[in-house]
Amino acid sequence: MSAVDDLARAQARAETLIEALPWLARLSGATLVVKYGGNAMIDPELQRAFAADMVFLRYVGIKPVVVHGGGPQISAMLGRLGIDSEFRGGLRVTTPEAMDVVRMVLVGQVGRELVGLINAHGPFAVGLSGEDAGLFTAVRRPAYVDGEPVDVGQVGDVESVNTSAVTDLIAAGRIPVISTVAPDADGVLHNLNADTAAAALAIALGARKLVVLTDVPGLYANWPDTDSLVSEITADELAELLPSLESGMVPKMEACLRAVRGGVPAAHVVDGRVAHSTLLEVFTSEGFGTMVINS
Ligand SMILES: Nc1ncnc2c1ncn2[C@@H]1O[C@H](COP(=O)(O)OP(=O)(O)O)[C@@H](O)[C@H]1O
Ligand SMILES: CC(=O)N[C@@H](CCC(=O)OP(=O)(O)O)C(=O)O
Repeated sequence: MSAVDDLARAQARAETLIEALPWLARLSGATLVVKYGGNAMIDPELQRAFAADMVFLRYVGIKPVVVHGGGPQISAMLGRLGIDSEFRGGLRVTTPEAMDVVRMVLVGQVGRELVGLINAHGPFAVGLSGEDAGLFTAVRRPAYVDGEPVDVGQVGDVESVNTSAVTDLIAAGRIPVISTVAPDADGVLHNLNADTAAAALAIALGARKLVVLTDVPGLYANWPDTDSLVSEITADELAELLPSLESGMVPKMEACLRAVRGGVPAAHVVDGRVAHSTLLEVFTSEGFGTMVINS
């Protein structure tokens, strides 16, 4: 390795760091809601990288709030227990028996693991579910299949958000890690799609961004044509595209639309299979994934 090569490398490293400066200036003090999808939690190394990113944000004065999914983890546990499970219109049909498993896996397993990974860096993460301090109140929602409403059991939309527990934690310098189950007005527990809950929380917190980590590079306008990756889309354009979308992308893109229409300046769908995808989205100038903005 020549001295000239060493110099060039050092220069490139410095450029990567300085590229973050305008973003640090713009986002310092801002709240970021990061939704970590179950499909993006594919290996322990990536999970550790995700946890490090949250702590990085926290140290540079940005306030991350994690909302996690766990669809594949719930399906695996339901399978082990011999309980049938199916999705309709992107939402899990949730019987009372399945609801017990959803809560057990999201709150007791996936949430705990994320809290542990973040806390490997210091005492930052505190886990909460939608049940804690009235964080979310659910209202039963149908799924839509071919435009028709279909009953999917104990599946909820977010009716109201009480952000006080989350804002208390943020004010104390903590990183809230939120599992998306919530009671309805009668205290009956509901299964919330995590994208939906993340959007509602981002709006209620007045977050600067919603970042959604999944297992594809972003939204494809013409799935599965890999040439159709969308780098930027307005809310109106997305509203037009929504009816043609399928499976998990429906609640995800509905959530991004809801977030930006609810006042969140931008919602991003990024590839959680890329290590440190959150940092790449937040601190680099090159577009990463799909950005939804209000028109
Ligand atoms: N138009 C589309 N663009 C991107 N992904 C799509 C599209 N339509 C369907 N998908 C599927 O949606 C999946 C992501 O949704 P989901 O499985 O619910 O992920 P997560 O666990 O991250 O919420 C992708 O892996 C992909 O298979
Ligand atoms: C109603 C509904 O479908 N709830 C989801 C909750 C978890 C989730 O949203 O997980 P991902 O983000 O990994 O998809 C489920 O039961 O799978």
